[in-house]
Amino acid sequence: MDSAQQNSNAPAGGGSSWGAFLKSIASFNGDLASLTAPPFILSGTSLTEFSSYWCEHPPVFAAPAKETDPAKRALLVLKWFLTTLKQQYASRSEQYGNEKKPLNPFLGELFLGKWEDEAGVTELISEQVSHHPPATAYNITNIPTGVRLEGYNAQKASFSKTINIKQIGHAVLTVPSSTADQADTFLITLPSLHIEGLIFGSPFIELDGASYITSSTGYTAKIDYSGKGWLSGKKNSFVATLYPTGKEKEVLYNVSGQWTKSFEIHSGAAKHNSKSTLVDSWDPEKQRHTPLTVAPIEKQHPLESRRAWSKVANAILKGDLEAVGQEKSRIEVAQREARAKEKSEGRMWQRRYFSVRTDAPDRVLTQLGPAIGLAEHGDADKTGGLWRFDAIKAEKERGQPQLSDEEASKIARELLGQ
Ligand SMILES: CC(C)CCC[C@@H](C)[C@H]1CC[C@H]2[C@@H]3[C@@H](O)C=C4C[C@@H](O)CC[C@]4(C)[C@H]3CC[C@]12C
Repeated sequence: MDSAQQNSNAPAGGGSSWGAFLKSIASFNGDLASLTAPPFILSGTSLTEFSSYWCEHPPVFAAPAKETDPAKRALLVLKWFLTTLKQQYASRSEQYGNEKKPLNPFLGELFLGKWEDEAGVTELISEQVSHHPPATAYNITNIPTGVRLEGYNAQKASFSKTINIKQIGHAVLTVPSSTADQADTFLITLPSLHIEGLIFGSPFIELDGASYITSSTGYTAKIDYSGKGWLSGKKNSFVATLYPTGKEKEVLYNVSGQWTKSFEIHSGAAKHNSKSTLVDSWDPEKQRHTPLTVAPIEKQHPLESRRAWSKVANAILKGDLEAVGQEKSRIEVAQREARAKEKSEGRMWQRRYFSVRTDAPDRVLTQLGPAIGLAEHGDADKTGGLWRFDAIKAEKERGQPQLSDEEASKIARELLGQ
C-alpha cells in the first residue's frame, strides 16, 4: 500500500482514535511499551518471535559453511544478512497493510522452534532475558553445518518528526571452518529505523544510517540505508560494500537494491554495473521461505510465547479491547508479584538459555568491536547485561522431562496469573 493512502484497516471512526494516538506520540517519553495504540495497530505477536526473522531461508544462512575462501565467505554472510531485512522490517506491513505494535514480552518468555528443509534442521531459541530494560536474546543453530547466530537486542526510541528507534545490542555469527580448526566469527551491528506513514494512518518501517558486519578473517561490510526522499530515491534502498577491514576504499564487492525487492551483487567498486561484474542476485519474490515449526500450544511450556499470550492474542483478533486489557494486566500483575517475591527471598529470575558475561572481557567484542565502533561492554547497561548463549543451561533444559499438566498450571498461575 502506498504510504500516502489512508489505511483501509483503520476502523470507521478510527480517524479520531488515530488523531489521539498521534497527539500522544508528540509527548512521547521514549517508552515504546507506554504507547496506547488504537486497536487496528495492535498485534498478538510478541517481540520474542521476531528473532525468527533471522532465518527465513536456512540454506542461505548455512551457505557460508561450504565456502572456503574468506572473502567469498564474508560475501555470503553479507548476502544472508541482506536477505533477512525484508522479513525483519517489512513483513507486518506487507501482511496487514501497516506496521503493528507487538506484544511486550515478559521476563522469561520463550519462543522455541525449528526449520526443516534441504539445509537440515535449524533450531531457534529466543528468550526475554531482561524486562527493565526490555531485551531479547536468541540463538539459532544449523545442526548439520554448525553455523550459529547468537545475539541480543533492545530498542531505544525517541521522537523528532516521527518515532525514531535505535537498536542496542549486536549479533555474532560463527561459521565453522572446513580447513582450519578455528571457526570464523562475524560481528554484526543492527540498523536504526524510523516509522513513516504515521500521519496517514498506515505506519511502516524505513531503515536509516549504516550497519556493519566485520569478520575475524579481516573483512568488513558496510551497509548504508536510505529511503524515498522528497525529490528522489526509492523506499527501502541500500548500498553495501565489502572491503578488507580498515581499507574502505578497496572495495571487493558492492551490493545495491531495495531490501524489500531485489538486489544485485557485483565485484569491484563500480556502482553502475555491467553484466560482466554480476556475481549473484536476490529476488525475494522468487525465493521459497521455510516456515518455522513450533510445538502445538498444548505441548508448549507455559512460558512459551504463543501459549502464554493466547488469550490476549485471541482478544486482539476479536477486537475485544476490554478482554485485551484484562488479560494483559493479569500477566503484568503476576509478573510484578513474582519479582517482589524473588526480591523478598533474595533470589533472581533464572534465565533458561542465556547468561550474563561477567567473568572476563568478551573475546568477540574485544577483538572485532573496534573496527565497527562497538564498545567492549556491549551496551550491557542498556540491555540488562552482555548476554551470551549458555550451552550448559541449554543442555540441562533439553534433559528436562515434559511438565505434567499440574506443574504447567502452577507455573501459569504463579507467573502469568492464568
Ligand atoms: C506502529 C507503531 C505506531 C507502534 C510502534 C511499534 C514499534 C514498537 C515496533 C515497530 C517495528 C518494530 C521493530 C521491527 O521492525 C523489527 C525488529 C527487528 C528485530 O530483530 C528486533 C525488534 C525490531 C527492532 C522491532 C522492535 C519494535 C518495533 C520498533
